[in-house]
Amino acid sequence: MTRQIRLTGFIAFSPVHLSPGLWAHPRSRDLDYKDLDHWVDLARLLERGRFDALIIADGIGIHDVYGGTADAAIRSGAQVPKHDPLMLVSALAHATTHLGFGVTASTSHELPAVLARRFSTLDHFTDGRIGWNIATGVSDSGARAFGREAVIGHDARYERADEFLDVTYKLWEGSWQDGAVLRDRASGLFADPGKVHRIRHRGAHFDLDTIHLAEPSPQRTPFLFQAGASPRGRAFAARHAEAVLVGGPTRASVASSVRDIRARRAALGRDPRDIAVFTLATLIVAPTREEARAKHDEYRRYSDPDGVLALLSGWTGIDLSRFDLDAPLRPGGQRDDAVLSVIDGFTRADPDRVWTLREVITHTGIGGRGPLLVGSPADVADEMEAWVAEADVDGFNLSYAFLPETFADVVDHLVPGLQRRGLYKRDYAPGSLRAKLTGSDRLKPSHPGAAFRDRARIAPAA
Ligand SMILES: Cc1cc2nc3c(=O)[nH]c(=O)nc-3n(C[C@H](O)[C@H](O)[C@H](O)COP(=O)(O)O)c2cc1C
Repeated sequence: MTRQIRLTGFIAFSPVHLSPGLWAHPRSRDLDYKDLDHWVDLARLLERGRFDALIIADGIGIHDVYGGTADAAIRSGAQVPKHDPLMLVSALAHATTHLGFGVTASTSHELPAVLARRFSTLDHFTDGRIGWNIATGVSDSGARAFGREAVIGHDARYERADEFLDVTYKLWEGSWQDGAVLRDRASGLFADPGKVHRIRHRGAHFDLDTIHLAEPSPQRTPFLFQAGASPRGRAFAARHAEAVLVGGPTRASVASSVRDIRARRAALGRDPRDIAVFTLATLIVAPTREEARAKHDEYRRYSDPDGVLALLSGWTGIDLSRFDLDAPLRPGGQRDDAVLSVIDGFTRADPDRVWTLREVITHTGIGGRGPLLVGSPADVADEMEAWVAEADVDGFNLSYAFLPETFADVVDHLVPGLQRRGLYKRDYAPGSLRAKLTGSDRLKPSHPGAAFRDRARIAPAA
């Protein structure tokens, strides 16, 4: 059978996600971000387009590296304001039947028992359609919101994340045995205390002695998304993730990340294909190539370079206001190593080309670091097929110029063409988000979280 392409929509609960300035376009509804109806309409649109999930980015902190202040971010609305994404889900679940939700939450600022209960609650309300996009970071500005001077070190963050995940697996998978909940009106027994177990955990980062407060939900552990890019991040993804979000400008650069993630999965003795990889992309599709190009030209006029620089500086931790926009970003130029890492993705992906910061701004200003595929439905479908073949991805995590037009164009113009090619589902598979993506509501036995169904693993003898 032809390999099916999967789609997720990638948004932020903010007037801007990855396309600063585009909210000013007259057709944009991004300024309605505070209105539930705006998000309900979007969720229904994505469901009509058979998207697997809506992924909601998040992070505590504002982008305040550019020019040493948050002014550029605040002026352009670049991911500030940013509201709480978990709050969106129950309303959107109520308005849809199949769409999954991947909500970002960071292991560096959450507490496992509190987070586990919130996700279990939403797994009930969504009937098993909740996913967790596991972030490990907070920015320095976010760390200061918690009374810390700076973000905890990179590898230490992942050590904390590994322990965080083990604790949440204990709560989700081990605390309530199957069959613990009786709801027996005749005997008046709600649950069997012999089948509800305390989690006793003593670790480097967390100490707990508690039961999981929420009743077991359809998936128990939410479907796990992750986006680690460093070697440590990919090791974490290979162990925990059921779907990985990657991003890069060219097929070659993404192909090498995907190869590495699948190889790490195989090295753990697990099937390298049972991890779904979604690559970031922005699609500008119109009935004809000319119309699509005209849209792209029109969109570009709204892009706000200061907002883009605020995002790029925030992500890299480097104040890009110090650099000449038109000087070449190449080894041997006047750049320091740190700056080279900003455009590492670009130079590695396209080693024969000399990039300037201005070109990086143009490239990332609409939809972020993924490719921008512009054209007729047939053009874009051809490109997507080439990406799947060359980069070995399972699907695309779609960014947007502005809401809802970019997604409406995909749903109305591209999806029918993909379906005619046999590359895209006409209907959802039944069941939970995990059942749709892996065939089973529960974590596979080979997943490390499944081991915590064993009682000896959740409350070791003192
Ligand atoms: C497509 C994509 C989406 C991401 N979304 C978020 C997010 O919403 N919140 C966040 O804090 N980090 C997000 N990240 C950053 C990753 O979680 C991760 O920190 C980053 O890729 C760097 O990798 P490393 O942590 O292994 O160094 C995202 C990364 C990618 C590629």
